[in-house]
Amino acid sequence: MSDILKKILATKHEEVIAARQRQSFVELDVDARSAAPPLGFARALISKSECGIAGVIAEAKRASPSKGLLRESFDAAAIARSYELHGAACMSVLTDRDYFRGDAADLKAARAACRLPIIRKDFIVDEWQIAEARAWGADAILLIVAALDDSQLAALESTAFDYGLDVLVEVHDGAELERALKLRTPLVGINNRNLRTFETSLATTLGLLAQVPADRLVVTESGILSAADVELMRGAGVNSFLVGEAFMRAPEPGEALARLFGFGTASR
Ligand SMILES: O=P(O)(O)OC[C@@H](O)[C@@H](O)c1c[nH]c2ccccc12
Repeated sequence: MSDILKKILATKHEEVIAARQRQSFVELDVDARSAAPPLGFARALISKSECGIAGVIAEAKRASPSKGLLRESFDAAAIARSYELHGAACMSVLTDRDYFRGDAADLKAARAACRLPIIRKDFIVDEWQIAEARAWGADAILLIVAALDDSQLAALESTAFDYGLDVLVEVHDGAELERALKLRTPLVGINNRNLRTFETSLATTLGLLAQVPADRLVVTESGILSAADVELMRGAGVNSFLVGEAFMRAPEPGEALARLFGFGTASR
């Protein structure tokens, strides 16, 4: 596996080792358990879907390994307010530094600026990062099936639930989806981007949909750029979306969201 994912995961293990030298787990755990109670991330998406409204997880990301810099002036608090004003269901904040130029401070600033449930978007390999997410005010975490074995997935999901966090489990193919369905979380993200090659195709979501049981909520992730993309997904019965680039390249990210999803004042 000589690819970018492997490289990122190696960095994550180093980050956790370094963080454990700066603070004790007992201390971090106290911070995590004394943070303001989590907001319902899954609930926010499910209730939109039940009303037949698109549930949008609007992402704040400065840069990515595949696209480089996406946004020059980046103010996580302003982006959070803009997303909330224009009808996002939830927010996603990249906290990875080395590959996405994210920061814990971005998540904290977004948390202070809006009432949207927030997911810590990072490459989780250790319970440490889950406790951190909660201590910083996150409401959910991402677990990437390609990055973890079955026992790690189950253990990290349990840790997240123990902190009151929701879990979005991310897959890219049928074998990963089968493994994801062994978890308890109702939120299944289908990433249209292959994390190893960066190739993006909306056919990924469409091809896996039939394999997802009715009690799970599919979130289509990555590469949603046009109203036609949204229509394609909604026509196939997908009501939940994770979108970054299309909003980050716009001067006013929330306005781009409202435009892409056809939100007027009535659907807010
Ligand atoms: O910017 P896009 O193409 O709209 O994609 C957003 C999101 O799906 C993408 O950032 C993402 C999906 N899974 C990830 C895992 C790690 C980092 C980033 C991601």
